[in-house]
Amino acid sequence: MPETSDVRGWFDTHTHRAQQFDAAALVPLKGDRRISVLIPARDEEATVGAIVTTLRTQLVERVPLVDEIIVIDSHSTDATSDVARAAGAKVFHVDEIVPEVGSRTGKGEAMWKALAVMTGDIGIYLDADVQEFTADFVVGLLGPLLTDDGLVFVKAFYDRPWSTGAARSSGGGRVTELVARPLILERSPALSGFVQPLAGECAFRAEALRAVPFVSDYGVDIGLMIDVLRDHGLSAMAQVDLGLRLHRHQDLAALSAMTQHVRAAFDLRADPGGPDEVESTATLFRREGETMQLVERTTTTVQRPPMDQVLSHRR
Ligand SMILES: O=c1ccn([C@@H]2O[C@H](COP(=O)(O)OP(=O)(O)O)[C@@H](O)[C@H]2O)c(=O)[nH]1
Ligand SMILES: O=C(O)[C@@H](COP(=O)(O)O)O[C@H]1O[C@H](CO)[C@@H](O)[C@H](O)[C@H]1O
Repeated sequence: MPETSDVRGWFDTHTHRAQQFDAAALVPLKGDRRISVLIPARDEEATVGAIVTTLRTQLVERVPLVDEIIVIDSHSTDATSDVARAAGAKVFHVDEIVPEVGSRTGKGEAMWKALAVMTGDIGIYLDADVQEFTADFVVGLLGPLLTDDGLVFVKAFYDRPWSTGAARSSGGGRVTELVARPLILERSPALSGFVQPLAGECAFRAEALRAVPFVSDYGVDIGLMIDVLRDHGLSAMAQVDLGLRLHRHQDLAALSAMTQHVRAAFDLRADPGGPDEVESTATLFRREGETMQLVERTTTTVQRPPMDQVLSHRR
């Protein structure tokens, strides 16, 4: 188990603030590298358009920091694709990317398939449900990666109040606080300095993430952290304070399933040579009419192989 001082040392030297960085000042640091923003989106018609418009106007047109904005439609049932395309994003449906490997549901699947269509050397994942999105999310994530060649992965963190308005108490990030962070202390303590280990926003060097498996659902975020730590070490990872994030909060049933995926990701990624799927069963209670029913929910969490293996088979 790493010494707390090791984590403390990492925290003190590898924690940044978005305000440290300026979009225009980062452009010359790109060199000949291309930067792709990748947004997995399922039923996000209400928010994805504003996010893409902000990115396009501020970080493509006004300051040429971002080279492409890609939205991966993850089996949306609303107008996510049309809204994203109208705002200026390249839109791909998850089923149309590397169709030879089939298609699964889930956030991790959308993020994994984005690696097959991005043309950038550097990628940034963003969630599509963030309200009050600003370009600082991307500038802050890119800052450490463009100013320190020793980094391969930068994770976001922020205050996650439960609601907007004056009473912006904390309260968001329930799976993070109640499940992920205790599991990290128990099973991957080197990661215990990350404030938001499940944050959907991160920046990365493309070759680093094309070399690791992707857990296909909500376990993807912690799964990537575990693999990047193993492949590159903590010193190649950093985090950046983006200030405040307001987003849609899921109901407890959805969070309960998310918890099973996050727990399964630790099992899947703890043993790189192990199985590619883990099944977990939870007992739930559901009121049906006048009576309470006891039901069991079995969740199967699977992982996809490194994308560079899939792409090499195409050559
Ligand atoms: O099957 C899915 C589930 C989620 N998402 C996207 O992944 C991001 C984070 O998901 P969600 O908001 O559900 O997670 P939360 O932030 O509520 O934990 C959002 O952009 C979702 O649209 C996705 O692409 N496919
Ligand atoms: O942090 C969490 O507990 C969950 C749910 O957040 P809320 O309790 O709904 O604010 O959200 C995070 O985890 C998900 C699973 O990894 C990610 O997909 C989300 O992007 C991240 O916000």
